[in-house]
Amino acid sequence: MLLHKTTRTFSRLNLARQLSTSTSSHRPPRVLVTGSLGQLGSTMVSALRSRFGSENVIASDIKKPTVDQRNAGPFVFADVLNYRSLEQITVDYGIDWVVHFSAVLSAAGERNPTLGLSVNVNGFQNVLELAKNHRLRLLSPSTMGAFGPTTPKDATPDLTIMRPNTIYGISKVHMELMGEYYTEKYGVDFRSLRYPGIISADTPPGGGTTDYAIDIFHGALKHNSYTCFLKAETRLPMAYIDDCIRGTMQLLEAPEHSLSQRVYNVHACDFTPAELAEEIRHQHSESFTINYQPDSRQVIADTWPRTMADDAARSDWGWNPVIGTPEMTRIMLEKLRPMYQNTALDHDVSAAEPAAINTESAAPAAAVLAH
Ligand SMILES: NC(=O)C1=CN([C@@H]2O[C@H](COP(=O)(O)OP(=O)(O)OC[C@H]3O[C@@H](n4cnc5c(N)ncnc54)[C@H](O)[C@@H]3O)[C@@H](O)[C@H]2O)C=CC1
Ligand SMILES: CC(=O)[C@H](N)C(=O)O
Repeated sequence: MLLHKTTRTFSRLNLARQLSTSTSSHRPPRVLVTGSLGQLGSTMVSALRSRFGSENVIASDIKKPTVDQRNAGPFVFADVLNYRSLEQITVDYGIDWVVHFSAVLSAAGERNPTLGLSVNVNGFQNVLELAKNHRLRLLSPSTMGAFGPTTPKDATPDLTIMRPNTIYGISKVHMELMGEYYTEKYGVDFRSLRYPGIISADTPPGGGTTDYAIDIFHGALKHNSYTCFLKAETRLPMAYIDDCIRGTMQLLEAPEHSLSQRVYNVHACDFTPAELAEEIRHQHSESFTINYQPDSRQVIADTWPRTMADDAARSDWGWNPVIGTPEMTRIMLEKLRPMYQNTALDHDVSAAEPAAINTESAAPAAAVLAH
């Protein structure tokens, strides 16, 4: 009897979910992207706009967009800590789906735990309530940082020990569990991927432990040398942004019945700083040098997987990354080279100079050059 009642409740939830989060066949979904001016957000907005039309994708952040970003389509100020303003945007624009990219990343979260907790936990809670109250589909990425020091490091499975010891990791495990809870309890169509480190040339990284894998290209092109904040042998899972965004679109659009779980590992390639430096030597300059000055980010990286198993993502909704380390290196060098074309290679770099590239303040300077 109890079983029967439970089954009926879930059937009603499933029906309600399908009716509410699928949009009318006459029009594409209208999507709100939070944190759209971050490293991944602007590329995600472009992909969504190509697919659903510019007017159907509402970009948002608490930062000021560039003129190009503002002219590319609708942009609104949205602080994810303010539920009422999220609700107003949802009503005003008739939002169907939310892609929630606002977050404080691993290294930034350790520097400012209060901010990390607030944005990652309270901000997500607001978006989750929004999805529940307005019947929205919600995609919010998780991270390999949700794993911790006691997690198996190689071919880390989807379901395993998760005892992270960073604010970022703890808040992402909270996000995963709350998303699953709202799916079960309220029929929210919550979807998530545990990204590896994401590499892109178009937008600067936002304060993570994997940022070195972007900074190193700026160092190579500007100084022909780089001082890395991780040790030579630190292997981490990574993906080039095109694979990441294509996969995110695939999960976002996958029919709900194809999802056997709500949170999926995704893995594209993996390398150590020494291996990446070798690839840069091979493709860019044989005299490229790398030095190692591990800092607090090494402690974080040591708790993360070396590789992740992503079989469920591949079989459920077609995760299929195509860009490996050599191809990613080629693309990064090609995209960033024009930025440094007039910079003579400097083989006599003082120790302090390349170290500056490691700070998050160096990346925005590169982005300004890029615009
Ligand atoms: N970039 C990467 O390598 C990885 C990213 N992810 C996840 O992907 C998502 C996007 O990451 P990124 O673009 O790299 O992050 P990011 O740090 O570059 O961008 C985050 C954005 O959130 C915005 N934001 C901060 N506080 C906000 C608030 N109160 N209200 C609204 N917006 C706010 C920031 O202004 C920023 O534009 C995050 O959930 C992150 O955890 C997961 C694994 C790897
Ligand atoms: C892997 C991530 O989540 C991010 N790039 C970070 O290093 O914090």
